[in-house]
Amino acid sequence: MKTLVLASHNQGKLKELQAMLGAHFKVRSVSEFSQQEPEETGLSFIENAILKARHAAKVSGFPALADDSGLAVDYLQGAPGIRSARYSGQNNDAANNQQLLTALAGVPDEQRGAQFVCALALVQHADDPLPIVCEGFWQGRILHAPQGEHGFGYDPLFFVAEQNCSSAELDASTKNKLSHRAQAMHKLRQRLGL
Ligand SMILES: O=P(O)(O)OP(=O)(O)OP(=O)(O)OC[C@H]1O[C@@H](n2cnc3c(O)ncnc32)[C@H](O)[C@@H]1O
Ligand SMILES: [Mg+2]
Repeated sequence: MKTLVLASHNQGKLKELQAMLGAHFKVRSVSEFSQQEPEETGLSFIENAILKARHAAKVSGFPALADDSGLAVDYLQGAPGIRSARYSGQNNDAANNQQLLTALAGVPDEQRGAQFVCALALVQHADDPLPIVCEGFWQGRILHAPQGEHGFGYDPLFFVAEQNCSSAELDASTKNKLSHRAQAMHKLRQRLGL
């Protein structure tokens, strides 16, 4: 089985990616090779995913897959977007969720539309001139208070209409069929013929 390094330090994400890829690759985390995280200096999810993937391939010597993702809220013109992980100024889920609730205080449901966005980038080596990039999107709306204990990040505030609950109330296997990450992964598997 081919080794694939996952270029993420986020445990929630790593768990989901592992569940989606474990059947196809021997999956290892970049933290086995380096604790140093590259600066996410790109202007887009795609650029950030590529730079994380290149960094992981460089420190590991293996092909690497990165996920750059985030939450784009309509009322906030797409914020927090590529800054989702540090929206509150700290890399802390509870603080980020609180920051989002404050930004949307008094905003009615019909203006609380949002989408999760995911860009996956796969490189064969650090200088790969042709990274494979796949995107996925998940539509929802921002709740007025957190609900649910599963998942990570903004899941407790992300209401999924089809399921009539927040994404933190979905079990892992259901989230992994519906999410932005699942949809990007579906495209990646097609590109790879898996
Ligand atoms: O860069 P890596 O090391 O992968 O980990 P990270 O947490 O910094 O990841 P990102 O830079 O891609 O930032 C994405 C943020 O968007 C949020 N996010 C992404 N996917 C999510 C999901 O499935 N559920 C809830 N929140 C999510 C979450 O707050 C993440 O920290
Ligand atoms: Mg990050």
